[in-house]
Amino acid sequence: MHAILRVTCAIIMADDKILCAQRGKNMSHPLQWEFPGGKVEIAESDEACIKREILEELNLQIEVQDSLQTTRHKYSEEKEIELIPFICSYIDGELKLKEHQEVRWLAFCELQNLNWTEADLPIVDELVKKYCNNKG
Ligand SMILES: Nc1nc2c([nH]c(=O)n2[C@@H]2O[C@H](COP(=O)(O)OP(=O)(O)OP(=O)(O)O)[C@@H](O)[C@H]2O)c(=O)[nH]1
Repeated sequence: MHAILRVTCAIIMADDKILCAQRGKNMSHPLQWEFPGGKVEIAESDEACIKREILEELNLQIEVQDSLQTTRHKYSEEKEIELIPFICSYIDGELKLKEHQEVRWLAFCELQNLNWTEADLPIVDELVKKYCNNKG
């Protein structure tokens, strides 16, 4: 038996670009890319969680605009996560990397060029399908 971890993540938009974050060398899934966020704490709402995590990890204040379909991914017998994505806009703050190795601001059509954590792949595909209008 294992508990399913509830994890929020933020698709932070500014000027039609999305903030993509590379996990650190010493984190699980080292050097893979993710939408920043983290585990929901006891008695915390999903929205409060994503705002707290983004302030803690990146020193940014964000506003939640919308939510996307939650995805579930089983990494192993012991680790299964429910990933709750929010579309967010940047409000204020100077970007500071507290945990991540690197961030990149990418257009929707460029998202599939990164090596994403497995749980994020359905979210990336959904974003590209919806918002990348490149025909070529
Ligand atoms: N924040 C975030 N976490 C993700 C994403 N995709 C994904 O698989 N995860 C996983 O969800 C968990 C989020 O935990 P966390 O960010 O609060 O903490 P952590 O990396 O220190 O956790 P861990 O060391 O227990 O794996 C991690 O296991 C992380 O690998 C994502 O897009 N954003």
